[in-house]
Amino acid sequence: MNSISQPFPHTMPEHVGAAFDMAVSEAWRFAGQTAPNPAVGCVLLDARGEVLVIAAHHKAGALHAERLAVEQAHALGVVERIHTAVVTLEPCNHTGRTPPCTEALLSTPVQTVWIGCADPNPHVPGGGAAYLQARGLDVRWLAHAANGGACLARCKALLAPFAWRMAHGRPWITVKQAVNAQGNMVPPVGSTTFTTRQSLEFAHILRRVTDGIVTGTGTIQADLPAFTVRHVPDHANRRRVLVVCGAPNKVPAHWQEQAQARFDVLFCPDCADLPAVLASTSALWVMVEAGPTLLRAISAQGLWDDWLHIRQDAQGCDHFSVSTRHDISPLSLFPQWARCTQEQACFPVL
Ligand SMILES: NC(=O)C1=CN([C@@H]2O[C@H](COP(=O)(O)OP(=O)(O)OC[C@H]3O[C@@H](n4cnc5c(N)ncnc54)[C@H](OP(=O)(O)O)[C@@H]3O)[C@@H](O)[C@H]2O)C=CC1
Ligand SMILES: Nc1c(N[C@@H]2O[C@H](COP(=O)(O)O)[C@@H](O)[C@H]2O)[nH]c(=O)[nH]c1=O
Repeated sequence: MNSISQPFPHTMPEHVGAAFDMAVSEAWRFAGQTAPNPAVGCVLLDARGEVLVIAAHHKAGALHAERLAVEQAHALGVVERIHTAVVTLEPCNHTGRTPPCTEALLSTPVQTVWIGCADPNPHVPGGGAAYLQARGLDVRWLAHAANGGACLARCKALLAPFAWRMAHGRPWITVKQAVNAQGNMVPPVGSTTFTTRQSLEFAHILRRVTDGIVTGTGTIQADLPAFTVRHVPDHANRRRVLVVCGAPNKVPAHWQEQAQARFDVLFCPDCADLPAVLASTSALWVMVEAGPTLLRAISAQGLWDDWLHIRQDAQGCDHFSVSTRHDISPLSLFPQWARCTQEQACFPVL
């Protein structure tokens, strides 16, 4: 990042900030579908700051956000008006499953490129920003903008699961734990849930944006859970990972057969091996839906990145709070969290 020379600090125009927000929101729609690639968004603007195209990377093997944006600009007949590109991640400068995004941008009259985060992937050459600057483009990093902090935080939150996987070799782990007014996690007999409809929808949104689920044999024996995304729209035709902590022989064969139709089911007899088992998958972000026994072990071993608590009060109202071990969390992209204090009831939406 530092190889780029530019005035420091500079100011980000308001319309660029708005474009970053659009790019993050568009990319976030595809979270849960892009692994092993990160979710990335791109917005193209004209010289007056008018939005021409909003695009995102949809899934691995599909066009990267910048290339899709340029294709859409062609389809809309607005290519000649492109002046500024706003991208949440440094444009790639290599040929992988698709050709370099730097070349896609250079095929247009774009003059300025605003970049959120540097590419944390150590396996690709990088250098996209320097390449564009060497070809005469005005390349600007959010990190160098005096007023870019909030936008940069959103870009980092979007990238967090991928960046974590690149740095630590395992997916980002979000634990979801619902507790009733008596401090009990176990639902009433005959039910698998006790939280409100809104909490249920949020749980399913979390299933949608993550790449897989971690559970324990105790939960499977008690609930025979489906772990599917219901109540909210799901991504079409994707296979997720389902890691079962515990002994394979404790899992009923009929449940396993049904689960294997939808998930890549992996067993992890001792959750201490969870990082290695998760590393063997392509997941960027997984959620833990397990009972008190496994959650105790996961907590004791620090095998989590953020922990979502849903606490139901005696009146049946659910209260959300999040503990995060890092300075950034993908959960911060749910718009309501920003206004949510520890003990305030709030309902995150996608
Ligand atoms: N309120 C909520 O948010 C949720 C509630 N639940 C509820 O929880 C209940 C089930 O909870 P529970 O019986 O505790 O089962 P768990 O889901 O916590 O699974 C426990 C199992 O995890 C396995 N395990 C793997 N590694 C470890 C380790 N290092 N330490 C301890 N266990 C390990 C063991 O399997 P093995 O014995 O095979 O070796 C253990 O029996 C159900 O009633 C379910 O409805 C479930 C999910 C969410
Ligand atoms: N009890 C409980 C939860 N429990 C989780 O949901 C699973 C059931 O999933 P499914 O079969 O797909 O409906 C169950 O086994 C457990 O993992 N979740 C919550 O948000 N709130 C709750 O009160």
